[in-house]
Amino acid sequence: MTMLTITNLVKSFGSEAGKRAKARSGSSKKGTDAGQDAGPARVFAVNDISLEVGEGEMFTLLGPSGCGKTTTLRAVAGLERPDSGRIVVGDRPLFEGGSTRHLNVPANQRGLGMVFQSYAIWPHMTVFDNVAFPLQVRKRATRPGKREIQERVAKVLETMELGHLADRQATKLSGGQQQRLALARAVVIEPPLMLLDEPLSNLDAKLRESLRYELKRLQRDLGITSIYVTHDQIEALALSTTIAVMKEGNVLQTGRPRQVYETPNSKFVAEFIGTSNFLRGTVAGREGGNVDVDTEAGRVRLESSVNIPVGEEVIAAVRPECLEISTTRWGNRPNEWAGTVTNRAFLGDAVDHIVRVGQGSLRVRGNPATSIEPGTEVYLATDPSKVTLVPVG
Ligand SMILES: Nc1ncnc2c1ncn2[C@@H]1O[C@H](COP(=O)(O)OP(=O)(O)OP(=O)(O)O)[C@@H](O)[C@H]1O
Repeated sequence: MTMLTITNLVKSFGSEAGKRAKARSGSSKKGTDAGQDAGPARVFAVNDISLEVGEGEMFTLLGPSGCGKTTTLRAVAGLERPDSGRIVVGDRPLFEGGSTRHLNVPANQRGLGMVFQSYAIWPHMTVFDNVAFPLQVRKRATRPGKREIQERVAKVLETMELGHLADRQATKLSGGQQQRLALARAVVIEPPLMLLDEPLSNLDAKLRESLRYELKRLQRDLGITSIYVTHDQIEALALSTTIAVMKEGNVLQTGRPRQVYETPNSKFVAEFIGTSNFLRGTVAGREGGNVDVDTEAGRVRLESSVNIPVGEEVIAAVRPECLEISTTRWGNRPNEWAGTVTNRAFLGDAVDHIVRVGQGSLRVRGNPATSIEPGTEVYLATDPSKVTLVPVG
């Protein structure tokens, strides 16, 4: 079942009015869009996007600063009024805009769970009261009884491993515990959809990593459909069931993490989602499901079902960890190139070698047990299935 449907969503800001609004609200948005500072032109923060999120998914909006992730999320939350489009949660329309119809359910009636970067817990309350509060303030008709509130809060605190801290003042928690408290408060209302805007970005790297896994476990155990906003590729790859990569208000590609990582549909996606080697070249021929591309590093064979004519300019992309390095020849690999190590870097759990091959330079990431002196003649190899054809442009 589809839990969230966004159709042709558009949200623009008038630059002057927008800047005043942002200044008033003290927003920390960076405003990287040059258009925003260039006079009265409108900034299309979200430019006609359509998305479908299935029930139980952890759906991530990933992209660089200013690409429209937060605006999309805020539009779903009801905190931003779109210019046009449609937002439906389950079978309940929350926003319908355009010239003919109009519907805009206020944020406090959308019943969605929200967790933002600043965890915004209530400092004067205990841990227990922070979580109980969203239930206690419900209208009488939908407010659970005292005993039920007690039970629900206790259960959620247990899930978040905060049960033993129920009576503690919220401010006397560590950063990670406060973030878990913010999550508990969002989860307790059992929302159909949870909106998470960079909820881990204020935490140090170690804590972020452990909470990332906790969040994934929690999301899976509770089965809450979540929309997660981040600019951190690793976080997106580690957490998501589906990733939508955004650029300048548009969604460029949507897919499973592995799919987006291994078969990016553009140079932007490939570069943004991880380090890659890009070999520009021209199609030299095709044979069955393979395409041969002549690049600055020599001939590269890749698997592709795309029917690209001979002579067409393309990019062959290969991830550093998909290249093998050796001081001896294999002799039987479809992609095998001789080169020279020009540089190497120890990364703790891996070693990167930069290898000059023909006129090109390739980054190879491997096991730290293999560390080869710069200046050494080496061989690189990879399978055609590990090389991706990326359109030029
Ligand atoms: N209230 C506003 N007034 C004017 N422009 C805005 C406003 N909010 C956002 N913008 C602009 O809209 C664009 C998209 O912003 P948005 O905050 O959605 O991006 P983002 O991808 O979430 O970025 P970040 O990762 O930095 O939070 C940017 O150019 C931003 O400056």
